Amino acid sequence: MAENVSTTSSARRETFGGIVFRIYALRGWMQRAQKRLHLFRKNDVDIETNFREALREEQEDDEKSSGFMSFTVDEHSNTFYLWTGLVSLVALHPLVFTALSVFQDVHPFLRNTGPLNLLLDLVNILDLIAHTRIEYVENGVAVKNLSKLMHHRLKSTFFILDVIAVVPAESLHIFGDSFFWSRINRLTKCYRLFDFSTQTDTRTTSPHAFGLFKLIFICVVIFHWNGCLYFYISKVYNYTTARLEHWIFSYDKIINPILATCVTDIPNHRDFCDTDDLLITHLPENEVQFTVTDYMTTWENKTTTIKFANFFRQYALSFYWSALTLVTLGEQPSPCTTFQNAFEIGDTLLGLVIFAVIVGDVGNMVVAINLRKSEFENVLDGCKRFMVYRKVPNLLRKKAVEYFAYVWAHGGAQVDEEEIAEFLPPRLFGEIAVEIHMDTLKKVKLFESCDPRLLYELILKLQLRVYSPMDYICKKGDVGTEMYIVKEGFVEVVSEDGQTIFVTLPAGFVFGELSILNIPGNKNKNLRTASVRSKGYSDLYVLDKEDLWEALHEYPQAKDSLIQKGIQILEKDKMIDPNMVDDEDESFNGPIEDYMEHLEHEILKITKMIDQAEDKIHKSNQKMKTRLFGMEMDLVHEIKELLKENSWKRIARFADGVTVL
Ligand SMILES: Nc1ncnc2c1ncn2[C@@H]1O[C@@H]2COP(=O)(O)O[C@H]2[C@H]1O
Repeated sequence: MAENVSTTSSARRETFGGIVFRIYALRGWMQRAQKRLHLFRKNDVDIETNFREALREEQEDDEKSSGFMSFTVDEHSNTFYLWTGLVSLVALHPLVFTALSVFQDVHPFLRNTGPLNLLLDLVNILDLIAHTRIEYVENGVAVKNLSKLMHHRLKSTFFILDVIAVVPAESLHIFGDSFFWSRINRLTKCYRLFDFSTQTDTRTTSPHAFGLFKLIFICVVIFHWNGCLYFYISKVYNYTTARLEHWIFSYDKIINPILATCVTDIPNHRDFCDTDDLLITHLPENEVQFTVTDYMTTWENKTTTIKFANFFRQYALSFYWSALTLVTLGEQPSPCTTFQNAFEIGDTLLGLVIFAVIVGDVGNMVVAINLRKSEFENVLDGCKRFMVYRKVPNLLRKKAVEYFAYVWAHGGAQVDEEEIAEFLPPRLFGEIAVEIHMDTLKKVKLFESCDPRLLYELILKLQLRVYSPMDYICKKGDVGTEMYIVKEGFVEVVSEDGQTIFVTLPAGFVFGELSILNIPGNKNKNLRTASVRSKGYSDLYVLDKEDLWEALHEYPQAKDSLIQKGIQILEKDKMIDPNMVDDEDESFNGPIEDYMEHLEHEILKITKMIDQAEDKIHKSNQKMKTRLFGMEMDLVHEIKELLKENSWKRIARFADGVTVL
């Protein structure tokens, strides 16, 4: 209950929605209170059990609410989009017919289609209900709780518009029989047309065409209402007595077409059809009456009139007047009263704004449609000028121009992928990239059993490159720095002179991997084993060696499996030498940080070895010194002995021996 009270207080806004919400919340609270009272009044007075039962009932209520009536609506779903389209059509009805009701001749039609109005009202009611179930996002999470959804809607201004639109004004006879006043409230539903437009804008693949359609639609609606208003004013000024030169509507301004029923061009009687009114206007005044009478007699019973309904003539002229006035293009009869003058001024001002908007909008659209194309053409022009300036041979110039044409035709230049990647959050862009490239990557044999996460990492690093016919992608003996996946087209693996084609690789195949995988025993080490060229135009995904190794660093198992596959390919071509010793330093791949770490490790190893060597030298020095000292001591002892004996001959022999030593 406390929760309900707090939500009620939050809804305490002096809006219509606030009041309705309070009634709704109070009703819910009353129902729950009644349920509890009922339980307490039962024979069993075990309060705890009653509470448990009450709680269980509430839970059951929640469970019940997972039934049909508990539906919620996802605003972005296709179903809701279609529903919005239907409601928009319904909203068009008052938009067209309330204004049209100023024409008397439309009234019988409006009366006859009365039952249709009930159907339209039903759609509006359903839309009102559906909107109380629209999911919304709160703190990043979609809210589906029914009472929250209801509360959310009640707080919205659009709820008031929905309610106004379903007020049955004609049934309440508030405005008598007037169609205009009894259905004008339905116009509040026009906001759904904007909803539909916004949703279509995000869905359509031709936003410019849709933008143009929207602009035309808005103009037509404004012309329609302005035309109807013009006719209403004409009614006030009694258009039945109006003449051609009057500002208001008159039938003289839109006469029914009169057609000749006889052959009008008789060769022997050329003057027969010469009824040019210019001739009459240039005649002297005294001859006009005579000439007119003459023509009338000539044409009597020789014409037929196509009759248009009065409503059609009234509406057509009013709409025409409205369009001409609003776009300030028409030469209209001058207004003759102050009110007509004021209306015309207002219309002209409105027309100026509309005209400015149309010109601006259409201009923007044309610029937007051609923006990419003109940017692309600028680059192409620049390239052509550059080639002329650098005196590039004609054949090469032709090739470059053809490349541009191919890239444009394939849509490659029509979108800036880097710009999109910068704009989108990395994860979302990653998901899109996975969606686009995963199929191609899955087809690649080399990655067949790879960890999907590794594929994901690789996809983010792929770059698309287009090659022209007979362009070399890599040459035999080059140092390999990247590998390629054929996305579209064919590539040929050829001999060094390009004369022998070893194999032609179609879409989904990988090449250039052997020289970047650092396969142990690879006779070619990191050099390309063959030349590869594009057969026609081909689109290739390029994966940089460093990027591949950076990704493989995290997936050692995938790395081993890739190397094993590489070994198998090389073994087939007898390009593996098992006795070959790899230069470890050269084979190091991966990011520079890892390489630094590796170097540090190596330095430590070397320092340790030097320390050990120093230690050894020191120890052997010690040994040597000890031995020398021992020998010296032996020598001194022997000399002493000899001196004692005074045997000079032996001393002399001993000295000779020491010298020899
Ligand atoms: N016989 C072959 N069959 C298929 N592809 C080959 C053949 N020989 C070389 N290649 C590919 O051509 C590429 C040339 O560069 P790499 O040596 O890096 O990797 C090589 C292989 O991907």
